[in-house]
Amino acid sequence: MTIVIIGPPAAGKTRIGRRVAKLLDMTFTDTDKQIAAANGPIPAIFESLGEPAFRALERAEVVTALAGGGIVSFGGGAVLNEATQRDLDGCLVVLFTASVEAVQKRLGNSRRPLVPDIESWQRLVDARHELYESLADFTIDTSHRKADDIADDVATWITEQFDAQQFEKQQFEKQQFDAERPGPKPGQAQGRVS
Ligand SMILES: Nc1ncnc2c1ncn2[C@@H]1O[C@H](COP(=O)(O)OP(=O)(O)O)[C@@H](O)[C@H]1O
Ligand SMILES: O=C(O)C1=C[C@@H](OP(=O)(O)O)[C@@H](O)[C@H](O)C1
Ligand SMILES: [Mg+2]
Repeated sequence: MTIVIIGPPAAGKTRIGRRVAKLLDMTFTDTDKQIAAANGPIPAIFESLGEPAFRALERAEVVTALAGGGIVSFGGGAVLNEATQRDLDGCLVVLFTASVEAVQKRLGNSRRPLVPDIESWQRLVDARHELYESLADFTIDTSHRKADDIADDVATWITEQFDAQQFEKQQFEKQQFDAERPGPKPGQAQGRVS
């Protein structure tokens, strides 16, 4: 099962996602890091090729990352792609949110092409929050707690989902086994016929 972390820029997807993967001993892929490794820094891609070209590169990295499994952190806009939205049906999706106050402190000197200031971050969140929420299986607010504590909570939730899946699988296999076994079925009367 692939776990995908979505949410707005500076919500902590990259930093906390990496930590979650370490806690669970799973692989970690950040789609932005993959794009940058192959094509150079993201601001330069936006500048030289434009956003549509960046989104095409991003879609290709999403497909590769989802096929690889483990913990996958998306860039904030990756879920705008409709094929990606459909792909998330088969994944566990964790949404990271953050307050405008928390993000204001985090943005600092970091360069994000679509987020030159906090007002543009707020506009982006206003436009996307319904989409983010519609895709999420679990949502966590990263505004007020340490990254490591948030990672612990996310790892616990993922472990619970795995355990629940395992239990369902075992129940299903037991039902199959009972259905195929000759003789009285479980719950069926076993009285002697004279
Ligand atoms: N819970 C947190 N508390 C404080 N700072 C955080 C927290 N999570 C992330 N950060 C910081 O916020 C910035 C953005 O985090 P990042 O993981 O790059 O976010 P995203 O991938 O969602 O854009 C980084 O400087 C990161 O260290
Ligand atoms: O929200 C977006 O559209 C973007 C978010 C960025 O990633 P983070 O969400 O990791 O900052 C990066 O992919 C690019 O600048 C576009
Ligand atoms: Mg990131």
